[in-house]
Amino acid sequence: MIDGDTAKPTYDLSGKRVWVAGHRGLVGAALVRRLERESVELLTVGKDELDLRRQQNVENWMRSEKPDVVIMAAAKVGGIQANVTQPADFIYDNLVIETNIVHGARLSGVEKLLLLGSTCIYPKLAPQPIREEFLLTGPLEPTNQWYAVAKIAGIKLAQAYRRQFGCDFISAQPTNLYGPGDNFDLETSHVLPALLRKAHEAKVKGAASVSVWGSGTPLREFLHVDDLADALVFLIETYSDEDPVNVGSGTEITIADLARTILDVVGYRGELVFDGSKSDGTPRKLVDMSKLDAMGWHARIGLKEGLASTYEWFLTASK
Ligand SMILES: NC(=O)C1=CN([C@@H]2O[C@H](COP(=O)(O)OP(=O)(O)OC[C@H]3O[C@@H](n4cnc5c(N)ncnc54)[C@H](OP(=O)(O)O)[C@@H]3O)[C@@H](O)[C@H]2O)C=CC1
Ligand SMILES: C[C@H]1O[C@H](OP(=O)(O)OP(=O)(O)OC[C@H]2O[C@@H](n3cnc4c(=O)[nH]c(N)nc43)[C@H](O)[C@@H]2O)[C@@H](O)[C@@H](O)C1=O
Repeated sequence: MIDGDTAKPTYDLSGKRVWVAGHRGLVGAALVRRLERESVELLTVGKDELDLRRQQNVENWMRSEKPDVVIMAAAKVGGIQANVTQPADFIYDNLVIETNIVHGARLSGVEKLLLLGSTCIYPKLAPQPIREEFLLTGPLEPTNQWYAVAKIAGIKLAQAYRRQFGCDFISAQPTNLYGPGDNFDLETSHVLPALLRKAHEAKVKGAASVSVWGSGTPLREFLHVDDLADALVFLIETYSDEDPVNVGSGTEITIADLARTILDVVGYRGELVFDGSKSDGTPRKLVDMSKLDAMGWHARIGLKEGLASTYEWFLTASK
């Protein structure tokens, strides 16, 4: 949602060739939905046709398709358990994908590039709410350090190409996301889709309880992916600087309260059982939204409303 007193557009998207890398993912699909409202020419290519870890193929594709704008929503992504069990994939895939696209963008003359980081780039015990300048001021959360290091490298790549070559490359740091098209695999997903699915299956089977990993005390901030897509289009049109920009909803919730809200949305009346053998991860990560607030953008979709529509989507998709 954009205020009346908003930052003025400095980049006009009309008529531009916009490549959404990772268009089948949670964020990529939301960007495609959002960009369908703009007069742009959308470019997409699946992993089956172009593996973004292959440098020469990426450069060739970008030179031949000549995108004006690139939004980097392609990455190796997963919840806490996937990050712990696949550290090599998380650091390697993300470093290589970012390097190939950022370098390819310079070679093919891309006008504007938006790289997506994550709030896990910030120190595990950063003061809250987390301001953008807290980057690299303390140790990372161990469960996702591999992914965070790759994401920090991506931010630095964008900054370096801006400084050395004058490329208009920017980066945004989204908080924990959810929405239609999320990953509902219980081993690799984030907490919100995992608990929606667990609650739904417990309801269908008449099970007595749902398992919640960890203590339930960690705090997380959740943003609906359609809000994120709107913020990203806003940033492309209005922001041109090397400093990263946080994108959050401004509200946080404990995992235990999230689980209770989900049970309510799903209509399941069983118990929550906390599994202390699973890691809590970072205790709290609420981002400071002063920067985007001052530019006039705010999230619109409340958690309860977003959970209800995501559950509807899940029910339809799993038929
Ligand atoms: N989800 C979240 O909570 C958060 C996400 N982010 C960031 O947002 C961005 C998008 O994440 P999200 O949409 O959730 O992730 P998804 O896993 O839903 O989507 C990732 C996309 O990247 C594509 N992809 C992965 N590897 C390759 C590859 N080697 N070659 C080509 N395509 C590839 C996938 O293709 P395919 O579908 O074919 O596998 C998929 O379309 C990422 O940069 C992520 O770090 C940041 C903060 C939170
Ligand atoms: C977006 C962000 O996402 C990840 O960081 P995370 O926020 O720690 O991830 P998460 O969503 O998996 O867990 C959040 C909390 O929830 C608890 N939890 C309870 N029950 C389940 C459960 O059933 N599944 C999962 N996955 N978590 C559960 C879990 O134990 C933890 O305390 C990284 O990928 C990181 O790199 C990143 O960028």
